[in-house]
Amino acid sequence: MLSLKNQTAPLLKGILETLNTRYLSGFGNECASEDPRCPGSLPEGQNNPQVCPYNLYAEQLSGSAFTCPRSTNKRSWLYRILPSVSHKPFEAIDQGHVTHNWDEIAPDPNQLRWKPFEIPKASQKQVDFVKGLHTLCGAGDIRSNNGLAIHIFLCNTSMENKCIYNSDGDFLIVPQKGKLLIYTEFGKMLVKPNEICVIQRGMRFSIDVFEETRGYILEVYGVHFELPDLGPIGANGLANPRDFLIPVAWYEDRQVPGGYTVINKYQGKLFAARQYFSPFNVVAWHGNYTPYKYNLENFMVINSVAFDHADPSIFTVLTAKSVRPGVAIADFVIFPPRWGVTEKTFRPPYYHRNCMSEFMGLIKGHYEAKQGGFLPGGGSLHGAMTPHGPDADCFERASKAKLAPERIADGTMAFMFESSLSLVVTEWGLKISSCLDGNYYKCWEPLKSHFTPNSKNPTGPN
Ligand SMILES: O=C(O)Cc1cc(O)ccc1O
Ligand SMILES: [Fe+2]
Repeated sequence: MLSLKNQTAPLLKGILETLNTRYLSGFGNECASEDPRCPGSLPEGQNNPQVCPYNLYAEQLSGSAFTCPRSTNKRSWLYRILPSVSHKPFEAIDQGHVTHNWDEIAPDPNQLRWKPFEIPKASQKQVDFVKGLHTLCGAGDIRSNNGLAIHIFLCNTSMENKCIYNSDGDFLIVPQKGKLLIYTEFGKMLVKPNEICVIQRGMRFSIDVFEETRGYILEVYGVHFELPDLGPIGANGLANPRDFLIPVAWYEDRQVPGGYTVINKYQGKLFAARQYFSPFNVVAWHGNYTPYKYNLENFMVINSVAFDHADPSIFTVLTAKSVRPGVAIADFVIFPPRWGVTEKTFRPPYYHRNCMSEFMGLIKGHYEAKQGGFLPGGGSLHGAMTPHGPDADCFERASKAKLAPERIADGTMAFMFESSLSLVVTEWGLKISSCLDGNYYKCWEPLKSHFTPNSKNPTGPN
């Protein structure tokens, strides 16, 4: 007779396999990985043997021009059961709320804030990651590989015999509610809120979710994310390269007689093609062009320990550079828990007008410049030169606070997608989502003049 332990073993094994997903490490490393079921599946000493080990097909995935300098050259070799080209023709499908049309609606220079974006209830409508993609804002030109889009995903169902790849750019995915089990051609990644992952251009992936799930996506066209230079900081700090994790090779040799759907975002439009096998059929791979994930808790925070508020660029996790030195298509910046120790300083973010566009999201907790109104799963956008800063409460409190060392942002994680492009909001963002907070401007209305024309002495804390 089977013991209970034996009966539950396969189930438990499945769960454990999911939770114990293994990884390689190191940002941009040259990696090699074989599914342990097929030892020796990577060809030795060459990329294109006449016949590959285990009779696999060799396929190169190029993430940069062949001729890019070595420092930016990116490609991987995939050894797979069938090549990606085995599929029926692509046909256009319903776009839903995915767009790259930045002229849908007139520009709006106001400070914009959104309440938490609503996740559809699974009991009412089953929505997977692709159906749940909504473009909130963006700018630039998809065809000339210059620009970005910010999407919100709102879903409750796993992608069933369906994967997607993006011909237009890289996806930096920030789950906010619910974990993502991401199947990729390179292996599996489990990405929980407070972790992020990057699925680079062309990589096929499929997402399993376990509850009503929400998150943010920063898509950059034509460039890849890099670690920011550290300058005088030195060789270590901020996001350290070793903390970026890369999946290990994992394949399934699964026939899908009913059809497997490959979705492609191509020049901003969605297309679907049918094939009859799982695309996660890569037995081994090597290269430096891979998906990766990163736990935001590993960010080594650097900040002022004397006086004044440093610019938030000190919190840059990843940057997608433009061709102009120091100017990003988009930066991914976080506001992690840390100590505030500055003396004689107004510690919260300063009042600000910026030539860059600042989109902010909140993974958990609250944001230091706004106690209310900016909630986890919501967002805000301060466009080019749009004034913003601490709300009136925050200003009053911080101007009077005793400046003892204090924990800032404990248990919270806000982030910013900052772009040199002037971001445009979509019709979904301004109207259809109905999450726009029409009262945002009111958080600054109570700000009053403290001007004392006859006395230079500032009124300090009591
Ligand atoms: O809240 C913001 O607008 C983001 C931000 C934070 C900060 O610490 C300094 C400048 C800035 O734009
Ligand atoms: Fe700002």
